[in-house]
Amino acid sequence: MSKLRVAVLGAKGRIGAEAVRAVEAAEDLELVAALGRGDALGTLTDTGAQVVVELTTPASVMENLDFCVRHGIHAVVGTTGWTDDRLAQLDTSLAASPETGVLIAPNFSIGAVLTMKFAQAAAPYFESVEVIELHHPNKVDAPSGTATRTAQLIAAARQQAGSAPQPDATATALDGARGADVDGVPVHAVRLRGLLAHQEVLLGGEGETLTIRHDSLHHSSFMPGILLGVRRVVDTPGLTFGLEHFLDLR
Ligand SMILES: NC(=O)c1ccc[n+]([C@@H]2O[C@H](COP(=O)([O-])OP(=O)(O)OC[C@H]3O[C@@H](n4cnc5c(N)ncnc54)[C@H](O)[C@@H]3O)[C@@H](O)[C@H]2O)c1
Ligand SMILES: O=C(O)C1=N[C@H](C(=O)O)CCC1
Repeated sequence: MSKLRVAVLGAKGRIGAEAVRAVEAAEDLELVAALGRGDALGTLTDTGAQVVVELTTPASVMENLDFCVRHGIHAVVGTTGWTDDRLAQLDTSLAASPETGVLIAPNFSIGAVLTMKFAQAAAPYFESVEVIELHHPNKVDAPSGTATRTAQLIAAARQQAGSAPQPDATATALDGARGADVDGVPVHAVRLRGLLAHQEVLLGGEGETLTIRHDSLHHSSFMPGILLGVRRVVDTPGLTFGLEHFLDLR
C-alpha cells in the first residue's frame, strides 16, 4: 500500500518539530516536506504533498490554507486564532474545492478533548463556571484556542439547558481582573515559565465545587491526535472543527 504524502508547515517550531518526528516515525506516512517561515509553498505541489499539517502562527495560517485548498491539498490545522470571520472565509474557499478536507483542532490531545466534553456535560448543573488556561510564556495568543472553544461549548450547553446568567456581584474591578468574557464565561490566561499547556474548568454550585483539570506535559501529547487527523482528513471533505469528530467518544 502506498504511503500518504505529508508535509509539515512550521516544521522548526515547538509543536512542528515534534510533528516532523511523529510523521517520520509512522510507517504508513511519508514526510515529503518540512517547511519553515520564508520557504516557498510551491514545494508542497512540487513534492506531491497530499496532506499538510499546519502548525505556524495565527498571522500565517490563512495564507497557507488558502494555498492548500486551492491546490486540493488536505490540511490538519493546530494553529490558533480562529474567529467566525476566518472560518467563513475558509468555508468559502472550500466550497470551490469540494473534495478537499480541512480539520481544525483547538487541541489534539485526548485529555483536552475529554476536558471539553466533560465541561460541556457538567456546565448546566452548576451556577458558576470559569476557565483558567495556563501556558508557557512564549505563547503568542490569549486566551488559548482550547480555552476559547471550551468556554463556547460551556456557554452553548448552558443556553440549551436554559441556565440562568452566572451570579457575580463584583461591581468594581481593575481591567482584566475578571478575565476575558467568552460568551458570558470568564476565561483567565496564565503565562508561566516551566509550564507547557494546562487548563482548569472550575464549576461551582451551592456548597460544592467541581474542578476539571488537564495537563499537557510534553508536545508528544498532541501527536496521536495529529496522526489520526492526517489519516482521516483525506476521506472527510469540507471543514471539520474539533478532533472529537474523528474520535469514537461515547
Ligand atoms: N492544536 C493543538 O493541539 C496545539 C498544540 C500546540 C500548539 N498549538 C498551536 O500551534 C501554533 C504553533 O505553536 P508553537 O508553540 O509551535 O509556536 P512556535 O512559534 O514555536 O512555532 C511556529 C513556527 O512556525 C513558523 N512559521 C511562521 N510563519 C510561517 C509560515 N508562513 N510558513 C511556515 N512556517 C512558519 C515560525 O517560524 C515557527 O518556527 C500556535 O498557534 C499554537 O497555539 C496547537
Ligand atoms: O502551546 C500552545 O501554544 C498551545 N496552543 C493551543 C491552544 O492555544 O489551545 C493548544 C495547547 C498548546
